[in-house]
Amino acid sequence: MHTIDLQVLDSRMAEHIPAYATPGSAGLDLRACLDAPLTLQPGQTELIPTGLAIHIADPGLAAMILPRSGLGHKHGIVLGNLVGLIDSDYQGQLMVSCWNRGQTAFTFQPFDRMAQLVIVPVVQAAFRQVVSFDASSRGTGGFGSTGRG
Ligand SMILES: O=c1ccn([C@H]2C[C@H](O)[C@@H](COP(=O)(O)OP(=O)(O)OP(=O)(O)O)O2)c(=O)[nH]1
Ligand SMILES: [Mg+2]
Repeated sequence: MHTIDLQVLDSRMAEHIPAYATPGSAGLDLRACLDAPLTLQPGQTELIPTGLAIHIADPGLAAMILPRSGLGHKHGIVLGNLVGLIDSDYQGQLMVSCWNRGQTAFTFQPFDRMAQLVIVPVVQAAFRQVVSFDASSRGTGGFGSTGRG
């Protein structure tokens, strides 16, 4: 288990510090830090604050914000940026871009869970410029080069 610094930017979130729901959970649910209900009309996207900031600090880690499967599948609530990437040196508020890609309006109540945060390992790489690559079995083939089905 890693320990990551967290700031409560809105005191109402002190009782909603993200925590793993089960011992095997990969995601930590992020809640909407709202003063009032917020309705997303079909097609609407809003940047919703979490009231929290984290500083991951270790460049070998990052966090990803992913949709919750129930919201995405049943209600069409996914992320406006599809996936959010939190850099290890980011110290600002965690924000969640919520997009209603569905056909009906959806209302978030204050402190509803809206997305989930996953801490992931990161490998930083430096590029070494070359004029040709050692041959590989795939070569330049991609985008369906191995066939369908
Ligand atoms: O869903 C998200 C995505 C990003 N961020 C924050 C953390 C991240 O470290 C920072 C920058 O994100 P990103 O690099 O994806 O955005 P950018 O458009 O490239 O902005 P920047 O120029 O600040 O890097 O914004 C969020 O709070 N929520
Ligand atoms: Mg960036």
